[in-house]
Amino acid sequence: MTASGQDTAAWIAETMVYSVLAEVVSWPSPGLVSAVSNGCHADMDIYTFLRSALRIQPYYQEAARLGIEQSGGRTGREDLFRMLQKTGRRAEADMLGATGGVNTHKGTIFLGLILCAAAGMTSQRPTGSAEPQEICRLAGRLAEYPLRAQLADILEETHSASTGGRAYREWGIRGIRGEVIDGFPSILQQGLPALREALQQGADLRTALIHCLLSLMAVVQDTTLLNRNFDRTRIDYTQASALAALDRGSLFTSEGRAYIRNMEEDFRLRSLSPGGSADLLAMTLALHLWTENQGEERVWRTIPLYQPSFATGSASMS
Ligand SMILES: CC(C)(COP(=O)(O)OP(=O)(O)OC[C@H]1O[C@@H](n2cnc3c(N)ncnc32)[C@H](O[C@H]2O[C@H](COP(=O)(O)OP(=O)(O)OP(=O)(O)O)[C@@H](O)[C@H]2O)[C@@H]1O)[C@@H](O)C(=O)NCCC(=O)NCCS
Ligand SMILES: Nc1ncnc2[nH]cnc12
Repeated sequence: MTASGQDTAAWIAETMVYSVLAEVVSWPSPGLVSAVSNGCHADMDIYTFLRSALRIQPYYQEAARLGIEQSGGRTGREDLFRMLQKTGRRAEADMLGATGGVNTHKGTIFLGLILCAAAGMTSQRPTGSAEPQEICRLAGRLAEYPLRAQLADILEETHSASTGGRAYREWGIRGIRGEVIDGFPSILQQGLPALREALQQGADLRTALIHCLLSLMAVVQDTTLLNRNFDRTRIDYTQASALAALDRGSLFTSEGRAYIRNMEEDFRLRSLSPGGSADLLAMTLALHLWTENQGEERVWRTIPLYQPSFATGSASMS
């Protein structure tokens, strides 16, 4: 691989880990771990996530490198997915080693590896640029057939080792696999527009990320919510709560902020942790950073410096 290819793989991975870290530090995030709360989790805190995120960076770089090599015709798509699965299993084992056996980023690993590979594939195009839609479409095509086969296998099982597998067999809820097979509709139709609109209106990054999280929670079929109580109304309740927060102005109005504060306590008491939406928030930010400034000379190596609102003196959104 050329030096520029190695640089690009490193930048793709660095952006993904920055996005995974930005997700977990952001607050208020009902039910989730953040820099100021453990949400409804007794077995992990912000430091667990920091260790885990840094441990998986090399695997994101490996995935981006594999994508770059595939774009050069040296690997078939089916071979690429199989290699990514092996990378993912190694990353999961390393994550569990870093966290003492706690599942912090299983979904983040799965989604991040596929998207880093797709970003690598598009980065080698002559134009050097790609839209989020193109990266997500490629990622979906890369994983579609193996994931459809996994879902078919799950239907044949008498019992499923995972919550997501059980949700699919009992209710047809496809969870993380459906999100990938369909080309990340929650990100493209909800998360990314919400993030970019908030940033364009001058919101600081933390505010824009939480607004994006709520926009994702309102639509995502998040099977993480079923881990502690296999009751599908927990998904409906989470979606309705997020929608109500958005209807009250999200973080941009005092009513919306008060509602979100109540959500934090409510989700803690109900043990509702929307970990899947948190994963998709990190993926949304990575896609935004990989593809913003389209049309200008792409600078793959610079993460834009977001000025916190207090630094620029700009009033918070009213
Ligand atoms: C394809 C797999 C990843 C599927 O995994 P599996 O079948 O084992 O489990 P699922 O229950 O289907 O979901 C796995 C995680 O995916 C996240 N998730 C769930 N729904 C969605 C969704 N609609 N969109 C996106 N992501 C979704 C979620 O992960 C996050 O939550 C976890 C932390 O929350 P928490 O409540 O703490 O969970 P626990 O600790 O388990 O519960 P408690 O102990 O606290 O009560 C964390 O993982 C977040 O990331 C789901 O948990 C898998 O089969 C696979 O193939 N993996 C390896 C292969 C791989 O990585 N390949 C690379 C690319 S091919
Ligand atoms: N901030 C977070 N809290 C709990 N689970 C998560 N999974 C991914 N991000 C998370």
